[in-house]
Amino acid sequence: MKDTADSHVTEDGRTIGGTLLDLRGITLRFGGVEAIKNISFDIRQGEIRAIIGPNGAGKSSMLNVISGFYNPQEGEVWFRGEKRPAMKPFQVARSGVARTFQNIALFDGMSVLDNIMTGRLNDMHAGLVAQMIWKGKAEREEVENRARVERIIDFLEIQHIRKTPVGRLPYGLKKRVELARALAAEPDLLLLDEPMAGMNVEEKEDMSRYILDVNDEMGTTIALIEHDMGVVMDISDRVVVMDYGRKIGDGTPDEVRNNPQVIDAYLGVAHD
Ligand SMILES: Nc1ncnc2c1ncn2[C@@H]1O[C@H](COP(=O)(O)OP(=O)(O)OP(=O)(O)O)[C@@H](O)[C@H]1O
Repeated sequence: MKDTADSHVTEDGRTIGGTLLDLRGITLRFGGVEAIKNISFDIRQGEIRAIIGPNGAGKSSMLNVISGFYNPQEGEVWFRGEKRPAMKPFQVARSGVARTFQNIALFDGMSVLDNIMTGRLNDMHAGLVAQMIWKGKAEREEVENRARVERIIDFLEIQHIRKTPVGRLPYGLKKRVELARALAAEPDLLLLDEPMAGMNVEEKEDMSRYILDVNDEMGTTIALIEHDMGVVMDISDRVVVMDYGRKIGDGTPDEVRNNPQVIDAYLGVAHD
């Protein structure tokens, strides 16, 4: 595909399209605390977009605004070219946005397979009554759901643990199962809250590869919060930098790396 006004091809051959999500002038307050101060940025179709910043900068709050957990007091969220009304998280999920959490949120007593299946719940349309009246539709849905989940299990190479209760898995694998569950919803936009937190070097390398593969092979747009700068700079197309609720940088990894304000925020340089 050629570059057009709205899309371009990256060095590694992926196509980044037009704007998928546009955040305009977002302000979020918790009582007297302004967690997000008038921040605007966009996420383009097909890109990997990182949100970085020191502790308490407002990154998780921003992810929570995107996923509908918080509705901002000011500003607008535009998704697929339309202004999004205030929504509940399940409505945002149905619109094609899935997420993982900073602290793993899986059902420990359930198998890997069953945990991943819970990611499909948003897509089950046959209600209880319909299931009784029209068994065929419910069965077809079940078969499709299983097939989709099996594809994800293959993709993330977790066949060997599909029947294992999640509570028995090591940390790195739990994180991979959480990614699988989010992918089961077939999101257009996938939000990852610190996907490498608490991982060793090898686990981080694995997770980086899976994130890149999901983006490349499934065409999923990804926004992630991550503290490991090496990983962020390696896998992201563009990076937003937050500090004390404000946006202090936005651009390619190289642009952000050389931005004096960003360098100051990370090195803690005092200003007059
Ligand atoms: N539910 C809440 N109620 C009150 N204050 C909150 C709430 N959530 C976040 N905050 C405050 O908003 C600010 C931003 O927090 P947030 O968790 O978004 O930052 P962060 O950049 O994700 O930090 P970290 O990297 O430590 O996770 C902080 O001052 C925090 O104390």
